[in-house]
Amino acid sequence: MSVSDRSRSGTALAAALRRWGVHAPWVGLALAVPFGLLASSLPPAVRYAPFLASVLLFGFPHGAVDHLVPARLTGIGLGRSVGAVVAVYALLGVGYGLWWLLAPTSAFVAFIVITWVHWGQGDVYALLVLAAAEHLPTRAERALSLVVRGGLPMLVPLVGHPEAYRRVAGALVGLFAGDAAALDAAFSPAVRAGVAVGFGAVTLLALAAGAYRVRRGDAARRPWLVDAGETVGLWAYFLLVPPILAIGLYFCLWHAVRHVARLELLDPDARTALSEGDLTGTLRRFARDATPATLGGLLVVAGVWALAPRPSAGPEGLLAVYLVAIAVLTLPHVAVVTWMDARQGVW
Ligand SMILES: CC1=C(/C=C/C(C)=C/C=C/C(C)=C/C=C/C=C(C)/C=C/C=C(C)/C=C/C2=C(C)CCCC2(C)C)C(C)(C)CCC1
Ligand SMILES: [Fe+2]
Repeated sequence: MSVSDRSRSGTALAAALRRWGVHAPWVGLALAVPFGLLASSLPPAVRYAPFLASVLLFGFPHGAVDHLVPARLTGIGLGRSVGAVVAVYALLGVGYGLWWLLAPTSAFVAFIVITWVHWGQGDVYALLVLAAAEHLPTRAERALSLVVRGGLPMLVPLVGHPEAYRRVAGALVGLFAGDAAALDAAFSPAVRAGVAVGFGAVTLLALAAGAYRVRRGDAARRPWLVDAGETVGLWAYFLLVPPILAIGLYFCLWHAVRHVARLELLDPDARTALSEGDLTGTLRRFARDATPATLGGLLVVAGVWALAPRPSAGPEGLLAVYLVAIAVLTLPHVAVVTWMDARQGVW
């Protein structure tokens, strides 16, 4: 659904979108907080479980219908749609894969920046269409919101959990025999305090800009309250819950669920099913569409395992292989989503 269509969405559909795209992710993450507070005493199997589940549970499959997106958005034939997306994946995926092989430390930094932009753009769409926000009318306000929403999962864990962050960075870069020492400065107390203050100020600016729109009567209050509540809630969530657990759950239950909702809106049958309250039918359609490319994507994981000079077993090593494979898939996935944003009038 494009941004300009949102007011025309039927009420049953709008309610289903709010329930599954806005409220359900909230509930999922909130339930995790008590476990998160215990996480340092929980066995690693529990901390790593969400990433393991993400292979099947929304996370990995959320990108696996990208090849159908051009067909569904523009009506071009399936063959052209698949061909174009496979070409984008081959070009950007192979290019970025080579970057990891040759210069893993800067490739890691790029991964953080790409994820920042991508998870930010996902939430801007969700705010505009799923939560029907009216307080982000201009491109500048949407860009500010992107910076805040994407920065929450990428910057707040650095403030709250520098050691876990550093270990994950070291594991990813170490797969390619790279040296993560160049990143040491980022974990120093001074830099982390600067990030906390700087990003805190940007967060407040974004919330204040929205509040100003609401006060002037230009925008509805409720969606702004949802935005503010999510922003403050995610700050607390990423400060409290250790990052591997926190990001694993956020990936499956927040980013991926919202993107799947966005994709299902492009499929008229899934839209009808959703407005009739048939969530199982909607999910069954998604699973059918996503299965082939999910299996193809798993070959990319195997490829990273085979090509990385130093893959190591154990949960941290396996997570590193999985994350590098996800990184390689993410760049072309971002290209597809950025094209969707352009077609759907997000910017
Ligand atoms: C369509 C297609 C396909 C498929 C695809 C896919 C399957 C996709 C997917 C995609 C995806 C699946 C995406 C994802 C994304 C994700 C992300 C983007 C993530 C990120 C993360 C991060 C970055 C994190 C980190 C961390 C941690 C974990 C802890 C500590 C802290 C830190 C922050 C470091 C193929 C190739 C077959 C072919 C062509 C077409
Ligand atoms: Fe995504």
